[in-house]
This record gives sequence, C-alpha cells and structure tokens, in this order.
Amino acid sequence: MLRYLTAGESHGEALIGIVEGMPAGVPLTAEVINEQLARRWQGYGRGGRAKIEQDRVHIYSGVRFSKTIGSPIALRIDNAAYHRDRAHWPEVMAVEGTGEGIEKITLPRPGHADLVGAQKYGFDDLRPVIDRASARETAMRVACCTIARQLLRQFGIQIGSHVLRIGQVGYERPEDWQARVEALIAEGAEALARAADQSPVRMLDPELTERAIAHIQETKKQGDSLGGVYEVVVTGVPPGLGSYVHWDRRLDGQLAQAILSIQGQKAVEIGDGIAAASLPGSQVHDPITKENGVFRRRSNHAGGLEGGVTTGMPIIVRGYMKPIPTLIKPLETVDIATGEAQPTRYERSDVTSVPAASVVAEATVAFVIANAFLEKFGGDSLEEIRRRYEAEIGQLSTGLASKLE
Ligand SMILES: Cc1cc2nc3c(=O)[nH]c(=O)nc-3n(C[C@H](O)[C@H](O)[C@H](O)COP(=O)(O)O)c2cc1C
Ligand SMILES: C=C(O[C@@H]1CC(C(=O)O)=C[C@@H](OP(=O)(O)O)[C@H]1O)C(=O)O
Repeated sequence: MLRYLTAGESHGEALIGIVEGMPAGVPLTAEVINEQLARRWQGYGRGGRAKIEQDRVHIYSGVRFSKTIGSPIALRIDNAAYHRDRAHWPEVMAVEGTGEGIEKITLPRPGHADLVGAQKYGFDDLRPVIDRASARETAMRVACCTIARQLLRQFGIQIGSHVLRIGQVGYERPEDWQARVEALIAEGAEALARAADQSPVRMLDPELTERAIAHIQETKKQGDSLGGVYEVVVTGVPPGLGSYVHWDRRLDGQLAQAILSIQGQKAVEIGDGIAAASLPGSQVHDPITKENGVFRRRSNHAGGLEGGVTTGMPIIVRGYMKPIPTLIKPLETVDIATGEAQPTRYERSDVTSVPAASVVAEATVAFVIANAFLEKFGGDSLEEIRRRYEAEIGQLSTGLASKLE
C-alpha cells in the first residue's frame, strides 16, 4: 500500500512529508517536484502570499542517483513567510515557551475551520487552527503525490486538468469544452494540463479567461470571494483498477475522498454524474463494442468507471469549490473570548483559488490511481511491476475478450 503523511503549519518553519510504499527504480528529482509546486502557485486571484513563497522541495531520503530506492521518501518545503518575517513568526509559532504576550486571534471566520477547530481542540486562540487548516498544507501534498505521478508516467498514465467555472463565469454546456479536451488528451492528459497552464485562470477558452479575470477583479473590489469548478482527466488507465467487491475498494469512492479532502472542495462529479441523474438510462450508459478483440465504449458518460473499476476509458472527475471564507467585506461572527457579536476581521487572503485547487486535485487523483495501480500490478521494483503489467494487460484486453465469447 502506498501512503503519505504531511506535517507543518502555514506560518511554521517548514512543511514535512513522508511517502511510504513507493517501489524502487522510479525516476525522481527535486526538479520534477518543483515543477508541480510552481504550477500550484499559478492562478489569477491568489493573495499576497503568492509573492512570498517560492516552494522548493528538499529530498532527505528514499532517493539515490535520481531513482527511488524503495525506502520511505522524506521531503521538506520551507515556508518563506516564516523565514522572511523572522521578527514575527518564529515568536508566534514558537515550539517552546508560554506564548505570553502573543496576541490571541478570537474572531472565527464563517466558512473556515476556526470555530470548529477551537471547539474541538479546546483552544482560546484560533492561530493553531488557522495554521493547520490552511491550504498551505497542499504544497506538501502536491510534492508527495508528484512521486505517485512519476510512477504512473512510467506506464503512460497521465493526468491533467482545466478550470470550467469561476463564480458566474463558466461554460454553458459540456459541448463547449468537451471537443477541445478530447483533441488535447489524444496525446495524453498532460497536454491538457500544459494548455490550461497557459491561461492565468487555467481555462482553455481565451474569452472565458478574460471574463473570469474581470469577474475576479470586480469581486475583489466588492470585498467578496469566489469558488468554481474544475475537471481532472486521467488517460492511459488500464481496465481493472479498483474493485466492486467492497465499499472501500471502489475507485470512484476513493477519488471522491481525494477531492473532498482538499480544503474548500464541496462536491465531486464522476463523468456526467450530475446531468445523468435527470436523464433516462438510454442516454447515459455507454454502449459496449469490441474492436480487434478489445472491449471499448462508444461514449464515456461514466467517466471511465463502472462498479468502482476502471473501464480503460479516460477517468473524468470534477471538483466543486466553495468561495474562499476570508472576506474583505465583514461577516457576522462572535468573539470567542467575550461572547460578543462582532464583524470578522480581514487578513491577507485569496479571492479565488480554483486554479490552484485544480492542480492539487491532479496530485491527489494521481495518488489514488497509483495506489490502485500498485494493488493490481505491484512489486518491489519498477522492473518487476513492468513485467507484471505487460503480462496482465494482454489478458485484460484480448484475453478477457476471448473468454467471454
Ligand atoms: C489552494 C487553496 C487556497 C486557499 N486559500 C484560501 C485563502 O487564501 N483564504 C481562505 O480563507 N481560504 C482559503 N482556502 C480555503 C480554506 O482552506 C478552507 O475553506 C478551510 O480550510 C475550511 O475547510 P472547508 O472549506 O473544506 O470546510 C484555500 C483552499 C485551497 C485549496
Ligand atoms: C499559503 C497558501 O495558501 C494559503 C491558504 C489559506 C487558507 O486559509 O487555506 C490562507 C492564505 O494564507 P495566508 O494567511 O498566509 O495568506 C493562503 O495564502 C498556499 O497555498 O501555499
């Protein structure tokens, strides 16, 4: 089993990650991870922190001569905010001492984890909640999951994403983006990622990009914030990953968890899931065909998954993000120290983070797919997995086909 852990507070010294279960022989350098970390910072609508952080990973273990060696991989990313403002953050986030004289934050923001965190852990200061609930943590998640992405790349499995909507600005109908996506992913989903990266809001359509930027500017002027929708696509996935035999082995369920585990994500759609709920079955289920002894589907409304198992068609997962909770325009709250009604106080924040969330979602999806891939084809080294993969993949397509004839 592949697993990872992250640690670190947003304004602490650093973020730490450990990835365990990665086989030996997977090509890996800090540069490959840094590339993904830079992608996570893109996106019009991010706040002041984007100008401070220059995320660079340091690999401490588990890699030798640019290849994984099978042992746990330990990673570190420094928080530039902490190191830049040394008069402030080392004192506020001190590991030792009493905290005497440090100002307490007592006005919880609706929509953030502030109040529930303080209630749950018994704090009279919201700082520890703010700092760990923060999506700063997703920098380390992207780093850890990029290692999974590297494994998948060795087998031609690629992941990309693009933004479909920011607030009021988005495609009206699936036909408005689907043909464009299909053309791009014909070369693999990373072509989709590269094309989306050209837009400051990761939208494929230049006109929508302009409108989305104007919408973000106007929303910022009004002191408000925005959410949105993005689509993650995985290509080159063999049939047979995941399983229908038990709830926690269903890949669709695991993908939904991977998306919803990202801060601010409130809904997930697999394939045409939402539209399918109001259509008759004849317009939803993908007809099965057989070409050269291989089973195929005429369409992909199912988003590459049936019964929690991959069909071999591209996996399509959409994530829905709520608007950012920190607003310039105050919201009603209650001071946890005095119990008095108060307006919220504004601290530096993003207006929207949907483009960044789409990059994080690519990473979390990569991890789920890599884990399912290892469950099916796993071994201790890349070479061992390759032998199994090559032997099995023939059976899954043509072999299975002949058995069912
Ligand atoms: C990439 C990214 C950046 C975010 N930036 C901010 C931000 O600047 N300000 C903020 O209040 N929330 C931000 N959020 C959302 C909060 O982290 C999130 O709403 C909070 O942790 C509460 O979790 P929940 O929304 O899932 O309930 C961001 C989320 C993501 C994924
Ligand atoms: C630091 C990141 O995002 C942060 C996520 C975040 C939140 O509340 O989730 C709040 C903001 O942090 P700060 O208070 O330092 O401005 C964002 O900048 C990051 O993505 O690396």
